[in-house]
Amino acid sequence: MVADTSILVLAFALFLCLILSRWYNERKNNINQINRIPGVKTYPLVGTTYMFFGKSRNETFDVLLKEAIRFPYISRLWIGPFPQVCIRKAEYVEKVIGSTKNLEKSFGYKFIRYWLGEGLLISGGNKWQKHRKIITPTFHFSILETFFDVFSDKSKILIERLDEHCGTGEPFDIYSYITKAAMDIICEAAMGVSVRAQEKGTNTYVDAVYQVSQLIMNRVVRPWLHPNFIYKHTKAGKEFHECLQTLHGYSADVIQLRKMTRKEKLPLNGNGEVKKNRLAFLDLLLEANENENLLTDKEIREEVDTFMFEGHDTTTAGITWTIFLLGLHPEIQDKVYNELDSIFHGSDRKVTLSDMSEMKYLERVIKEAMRLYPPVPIIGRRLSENIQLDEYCIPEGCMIKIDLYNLHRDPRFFADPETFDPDRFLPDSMHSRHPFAYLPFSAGPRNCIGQKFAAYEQKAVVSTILRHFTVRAVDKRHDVKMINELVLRPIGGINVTLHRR
Ligand code: HEM
Repeated sequence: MVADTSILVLAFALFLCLILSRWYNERKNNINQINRIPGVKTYPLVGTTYMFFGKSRNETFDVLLKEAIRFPYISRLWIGPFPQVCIRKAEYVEKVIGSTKNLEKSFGYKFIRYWLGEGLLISGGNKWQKHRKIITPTFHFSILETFFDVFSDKSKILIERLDEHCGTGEPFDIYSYITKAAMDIICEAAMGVSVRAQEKGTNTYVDAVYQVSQLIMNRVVRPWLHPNFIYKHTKAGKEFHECLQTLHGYSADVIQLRKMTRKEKLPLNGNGEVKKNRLAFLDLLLEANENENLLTDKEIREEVDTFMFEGHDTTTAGITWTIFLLGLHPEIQDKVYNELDSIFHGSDRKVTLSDMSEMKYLERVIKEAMRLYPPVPIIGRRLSENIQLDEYCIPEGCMIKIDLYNLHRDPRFFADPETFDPDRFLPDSMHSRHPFAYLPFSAGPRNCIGQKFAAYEQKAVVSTILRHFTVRAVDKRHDVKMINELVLRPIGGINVTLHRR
């Protein structure tokens, strides 16, 4: 009996040794593969995250810029024991996101999950597929068309707010004004709820978004803050928890408000039935919950959190960086104004869907602004299989950081990359470019679901501002410090002066 047990224990120990040695060899092999990729010196426990220690928010972004200069196209980082391969070359990016593989998000998104849950941005596998299928129709062309009144009405309020600064010669930060307009737009268009952010002073939701994004980015590069049982006892962890309560409380209120007013507000057709093609995004989610039980209450909250954040913070950045560049380039601003004048002939009428295709030059301007300042500067994936990027074999399971900011500065595709030149997006120039050289909305199956909405909103808001004001930027490009806290934002905002047309 004793002999039998000993044999069993011995067999189990041998089996364990075998598993461990296989795991060890595989890990060693993977580490060797990763370490063949150029990168800064690695130290035990912290990996390469020491680069970020003691750095201020904008210095953190500078670290990434310096890394890209030192190691163009590809480099490796170690976030503690976890390797991360950073790519900035169109051909490499195509290999990672150009197929239906590698659909899972990377490790860093884990910390966003506490805020956005298993919403579309974060989730993976069957859940992501199912939700993407349910949500895609809400961004159908016919629905987008119905949002133009919202774009116009909220832009009109924005103009009234901006008018207070007009002609004073006093610079002011336009970023906060655009943020509130973008909040009003996403809440009204997608959620069917009027939050009147522009009519109120501070917005607790917006403040909490900034704070939570900063806390998440800080946590990602500090491996000792990764375990929850440590983080929740820290000052940052407590602040994070408070922010989550504000953010989740706000989205719960939005859902509640829409539930209450939904029945009265839905437009009816001649027979008194609800017109399907006028449903807001949130209505569709609520329908999926009520009628077919396709989504739970929690899933709806997570999608509302996701779309409120993705739907306002990104477009705010896109619009404000565009205004900044136009404010620095009066000659380009004049060209945009002339185009707008040829469409609107000086009238104050609302912007419509058919105007969009007329704003060809403005479209190029916005595209070029998103090239230089991509609102989402970095995205991440987890590899579902080994891939070969030139001489480097990157093992399955590795995290890939796709650096859109530097991808957009590849001189092979964008000569003199720092120059602001909207004509890079003339059809001829675009056709001859690598399809993965410019990806502000990412690409492949997990591309931005709201990109058409965003493109229209940006054109609608920027055109309305320029129809009313001449904009001058106060600071030069090198004076404006950037932070990458999920979205690429200017520290201290964008200071401008306005003059009435
Ligand atoms: C200029 C504005 C915008 C930019 C530059 C932008 C950019 C992006 C990028 C780069 C991604 C991929 C993220 C990743 O892989 O981690 C993404 C995904 C996403 N975006 Fe946008 N976005 C913008 C506006 C919007 C708007 C207005 C909405 C909603 C109304 C939206 C909703 C989403 C969602 C839900 C995803 C996740 C899609 C999925 O994984 O299936 N975005 N966006």
